[in-house]
Amino acid sequence: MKTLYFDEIENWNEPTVLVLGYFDGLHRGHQALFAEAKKLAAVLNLKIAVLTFPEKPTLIFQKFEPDMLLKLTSDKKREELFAENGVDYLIFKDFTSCFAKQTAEEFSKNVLDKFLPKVVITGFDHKTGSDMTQLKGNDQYKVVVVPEVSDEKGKISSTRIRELVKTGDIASANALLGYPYEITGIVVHGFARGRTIGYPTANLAIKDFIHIPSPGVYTVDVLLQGERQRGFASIGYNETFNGKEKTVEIHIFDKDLDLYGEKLTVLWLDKIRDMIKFESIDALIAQMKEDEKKARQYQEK
Ligand SMILES: Cc1cc2nc3c(=O)[nH]c(=O)nc-3n(C[C@H](O)[C@H](O)[C@H](O)COP(=O)(O)O)c2cc1C
Ligand SMILES: Nc1ncnc2c1ncn2[C@@H]1O[C@H](COP(=O)(O)OP(=O)(O)O)[C@@H](O)[C@H]1O
Repeated sequence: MKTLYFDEIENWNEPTVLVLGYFDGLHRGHQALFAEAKKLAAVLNLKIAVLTFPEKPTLIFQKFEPDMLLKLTSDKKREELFAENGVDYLIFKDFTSCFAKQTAEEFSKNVLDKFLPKVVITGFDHKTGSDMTQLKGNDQYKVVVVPEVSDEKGKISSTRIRELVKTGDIASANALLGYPYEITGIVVHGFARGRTIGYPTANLAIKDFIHIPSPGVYTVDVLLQGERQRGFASIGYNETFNGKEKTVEIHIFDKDLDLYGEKLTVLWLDKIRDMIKFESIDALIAQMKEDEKKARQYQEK
């Protein structure tokens, strides 16, 4: 997959299946668009291009709140997911007022035509241009609108997944994503307490603008130097020790490691319980032993 920036592209000479959207999380609903793109690209012998934005378009329409930058994947993971979904060309365009002011027809002429699309694929609720209309086909391209993917609770959407992550229901979020929710961070120093209670924990500094699951104890897998290892994690204020700052900490089972400075990718699998302020450290350790049993037994569905 090649990543390109709209403003730097001069000549384009390959006909494409062009997919439009932001795709936060590239969940199972989004994956249906790419399945359709792959099918058509194979039959018509075309490359798949995606026209997307570095930030969510909502950013330019509302009063700014820092949370508006939070996403369901890091930028890097998002690119990996596009590649896994068969995209040949990932094209980024800054979503600006000027860009948003174009009508669907202007957008088609000024933007879409540039990529020689034979087919343009959008989701069922995609609205184009300042006139917010459903894109229409023309002499150059057909428009394929992919219907909504839903489960027993309704439409699979980034909004639903964000709510699940924010309330800690990671197993349900994963079911809608179609892959485990993932956060990458750098291992930094904490209070050096973990080793004294039998569970050293890698404390993560997270640079990505990503939703952090709600405080609690979770079963996780960790990607470390290419290998996937089981562990458990805590997100919260370590109230037993009167902690003041929220930490994200991971203990990897059956390993004695020196991880400071390493990049750790955590796959969040399931929530075990809420954080508790214990009366004693022994009570915390006893509870962690119970948590460990659950985390070891957990099998991904
Ligand atoms: C699986 C797991 C569960 C935890 N549960 C709690 C908890 O319920 N309450 C609490 O105060 N701290 C909890 N902790 C956090 C410990 O207090 C913390 O890991 C310990 O103080 C080590 O801190 P340090 O990394 O700064 O050395 C948990 C940690 C892990 C790994
Ligand atoms: N199995 C393990 N899982 C996670 N970290 C481990 C493990 N074994 C050793 N470590 C190391 O121990 C460190 C955590 O020890 P800890 O006493 O909790 O101190 P701190 O929280 O101050 O870093 C980790 O950052 C890592 O380098």
